Amino acid sequence: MRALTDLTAEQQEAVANTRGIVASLHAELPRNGLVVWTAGNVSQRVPGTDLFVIKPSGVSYDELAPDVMVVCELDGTKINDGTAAHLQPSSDTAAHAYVYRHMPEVGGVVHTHSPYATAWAAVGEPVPCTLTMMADEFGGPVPIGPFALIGDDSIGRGIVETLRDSRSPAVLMQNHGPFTIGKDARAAVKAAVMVEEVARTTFLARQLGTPIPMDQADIDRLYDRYQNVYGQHADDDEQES
Ligand SMILES: O=C(CO)[C@@H](O)[C@H](O)COP(=O)(O)O
Repeated sequence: MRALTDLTAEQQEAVANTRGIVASLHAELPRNGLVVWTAGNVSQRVPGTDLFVIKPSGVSYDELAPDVMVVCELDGTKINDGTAAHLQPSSDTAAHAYVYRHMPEVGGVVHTHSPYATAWAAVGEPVPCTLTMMADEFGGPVPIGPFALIGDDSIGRGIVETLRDSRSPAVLMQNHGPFTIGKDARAAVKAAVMVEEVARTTFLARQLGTPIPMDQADIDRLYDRYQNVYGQHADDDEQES
């Protein structure tokens, strides 16, 4: 089994930084009302290595400090990372690992059971794109992934098959709940917050009437603006100086 001490000093520093990031992002899940008890997880690749960091399974969010974050190989096995031997990685580790192995552009993965997104997963219906915020963030509907049992590659396969050719960073795994991806864990947490928000507002709209479909050309324009123009761009400063 590989050990943390087998890594270079630079790689060990990257592991320590990633553990800090992943630990603090877990606090965003209860803070944003996305999880109850211990039901959700965040992971991130460790830059400059073929490892990722994920929370230990079934541990209270209050106890998720950097030093209990588990370090895993891309096949999902825990390395000798300095944590207690009994500290098992999240039960969704195989799904996260599968995504990292098959989507090299993905640097962070999140899973929650946030209530509105999970309700759409329970009925197996994609969230239709009827809000500008959805066009911005998801570039279309939030898709449904196949039903898959926890414990092997099935969930990961379903996530990858659904998201590989989609603009959406979120998939609602049927009868289970949302999994989100991003360039890093922060982006995947943002997608988890956003998917719950649009699942909730679309549900509310359905109580008032029939949400109005949007033209694909408008969805495309909104998506392009949000992805490429919205917000701050550090690169602009570099070009000006
Ligand atoms: O969906 C499931 C179990 O069905 C999991 O997401 C758990 O709810 C959280 O598990 P750990 O990450 O604590 O193992």
